[in-house]
Amino acid sequence: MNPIIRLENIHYRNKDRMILSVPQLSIEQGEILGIMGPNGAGKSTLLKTLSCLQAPSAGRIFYHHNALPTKNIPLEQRRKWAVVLQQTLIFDTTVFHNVAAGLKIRHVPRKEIKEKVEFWLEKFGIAHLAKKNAHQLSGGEAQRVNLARALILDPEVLYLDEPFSALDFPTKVKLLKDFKSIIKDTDMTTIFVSHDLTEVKFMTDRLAILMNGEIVQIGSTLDVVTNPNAYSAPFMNEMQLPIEE
Ligand SMILES: Nc1ncnc2c1ncn2[C@@H]1O[C@H](COP(=O)(O)OP(=O)(O)OP(=O)(O)O)[C@@H](O)[C@H]1O
Repeated sequence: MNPIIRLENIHYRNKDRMILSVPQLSIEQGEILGIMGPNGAGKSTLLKTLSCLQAPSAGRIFYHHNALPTKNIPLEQRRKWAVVLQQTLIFDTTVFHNVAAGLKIRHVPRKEIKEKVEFWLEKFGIAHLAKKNAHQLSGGEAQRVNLARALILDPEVLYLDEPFSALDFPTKVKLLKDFKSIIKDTDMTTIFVSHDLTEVKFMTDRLAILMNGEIVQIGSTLDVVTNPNAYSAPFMNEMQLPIEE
């Protein structure tokens, strides 16, 4: 086992309320870990803790076996991961320049930026949109730009917080298929918060179920979905219920 990230005795409190309590969590290099749970279970808090966007009240985070400082994470460290949220963060410029943004900040030479942007636009099937203003894109196209902008930075870890939830079903299916093959090609460690069981079954190797800030079950996605334990079963059953008229 070679964890890229390990949480040890992580707690996040707000006033007297315990929002997250994770005694131990290891994430293996190259795995795609899903995080599911009811509204308010602490999924986004866990993602923000893992990606160091939010400091825990207590506990330690190890990255490649090195303990990270809980505050003021060095820039070169933060640049090793990328975060993609449900809301697309699109700048009022062309698709090309949106995807190039992170490389420009890193002062990558222009020729290399051009090559990389063209490569990633092609990968995400949006090369034909390169010159279009990104504010004129559909939701699915904008999310492709968002993902391309994250992946072009070649992060070691990719954090996704419901990036597909605003998309209609056919758009989502197409993007999920493209995205999964891209992720598998790159062997990027990916942490994926989602409300959609179909999406999680398709995308993830391992699944953690979070309830009231605690991981109540974690295991291979197939195992958790087919053999939920006593804590996660009510939630999993609701997820699989057909919606009746
Ligand atoms: N900074 C904060 N201050 C106060 N309460 C917070 C803070 N961050 C999160 N919470 C609370 O902690 C709980 C967990 O929130 P979080 O957003 O992590 O849940 P979630 O599982 O991602 O929810 P959802 O599925 O609705 O997005 C919620 O009750 C939320 O209101």
